[in-house]
Amino acid sequence: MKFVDEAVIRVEAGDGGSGCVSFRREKYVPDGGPDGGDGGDGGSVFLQADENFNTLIEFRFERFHMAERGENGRGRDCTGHSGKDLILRVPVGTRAVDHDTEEVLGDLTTHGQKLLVAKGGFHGLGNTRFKSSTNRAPRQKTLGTPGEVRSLKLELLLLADVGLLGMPNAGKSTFIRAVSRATPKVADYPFTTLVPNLGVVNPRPGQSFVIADIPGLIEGAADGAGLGIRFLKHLERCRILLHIIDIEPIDGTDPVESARAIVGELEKYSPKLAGKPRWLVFNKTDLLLEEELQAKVDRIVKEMNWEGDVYTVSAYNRHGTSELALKLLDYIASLPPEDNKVDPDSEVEFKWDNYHQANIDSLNEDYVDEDDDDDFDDDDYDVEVIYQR
Ligand SMILES: Nc1nc2c(ncn2[C@@H]2O[C@H](COP(=O)(O)OP(=O)(O)OP(=O)(O)O)[C@@H](O)[C@H]2O)c(=O)[nH]1
Ligand SMILES: [Mg+2]
Repeated sequence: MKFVDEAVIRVEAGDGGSGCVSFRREKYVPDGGPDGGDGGDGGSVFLQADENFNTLIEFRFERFHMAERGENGRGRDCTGHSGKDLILRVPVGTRAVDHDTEEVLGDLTTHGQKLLVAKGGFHGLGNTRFKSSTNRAPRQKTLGTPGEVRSLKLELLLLADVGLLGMPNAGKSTFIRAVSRATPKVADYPFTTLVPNLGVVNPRPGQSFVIADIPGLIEGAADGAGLGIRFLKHLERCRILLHIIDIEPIDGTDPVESARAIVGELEKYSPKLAGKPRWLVFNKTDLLLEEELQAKVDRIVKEMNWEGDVYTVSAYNRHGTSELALKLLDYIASLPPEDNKVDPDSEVEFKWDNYHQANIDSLNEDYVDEDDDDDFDDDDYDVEVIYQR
């Protein structure tokens, strides 16, 4: 199936149902009081993470998602039904962003996690609510408030522990083939990999981690060169990055230059990502003699002013790869457990939260300031009046 990691959809919560103006009409009951019921609340739209999904492709085909509106109130004190909520199932790892304001509404990182993305409208009040000792036949009601409408960008960020980074042709896909059972395409031309691949690495029985292979980066990627840097977002949740460097590029380019270019692009994309733990991995060591190899590695490390970990492997011959996988496993195990849970206190502000509140406040004001004149002129009031027989 095609891998789609971005989709823009429109979500519309249901409007609140309006209140009703009605009076009790019954034989032998003269002047029955008001009995108009309230409307029902509009349904909200939620996203829910579901591990049975692994792409956002469905949202490319179906872009409009609407929750049910609340039913209007009815006579005989009948309250309208609330609209049903709409729950959209998305892959684990999905991030919801408001497309217009770029505000991140939340990350769905565990199966079953739910996120409110559009809040349903508040119900209108029926005329029963406006009854008071001085106004016994109120003809007011309020309309339900509109449900929230939002243009929503869904981004799928892969959940992997280790992310591979490097120029096209550096051997990233060969590396993931060597350490896991993933079988991404490998070829001797740049941009063989067009979508991210995940592999599960099992260096010791019962212990594993996930590794992500993304398309190669080139200089200027931040400005759109090659496949751009949009795949870097998949590395945001990795705990460590492996920068794979081709030690003997076939086109004769200097590995130092290309390694610097990659770091430059990484920094341009996000300083946070650039600050993640990163190890250098020199690949294709089989192309050099042992003495040559050490001298070349030393020179590159020195020219890059690199002080972190350095490894040498031959992904093709699987030399050094399982040792590196073990090191990665131990490193990941030594890190404190990651808190992926969304902080419940960091509540997302909904655009129309204030709107809903303002409406409720104004209702209360109306209620208190109610004029006690029974036979008022309808036109004086900014409310819709329905006469029911
Ligand atoms: N000699 C040698 N060749 C290798 C080694 N690892 C990868 N290659 C070759 O390098 C070429 C590119 O390998 P890929 O794994 O496709 O490289 P990639 O980094 O995934 O490239 P993109 O997907 O284009 O970004 C292929 O022809 C591989 O056979 C190695 O350790 N030694
Ligand atoms: Mg590849």
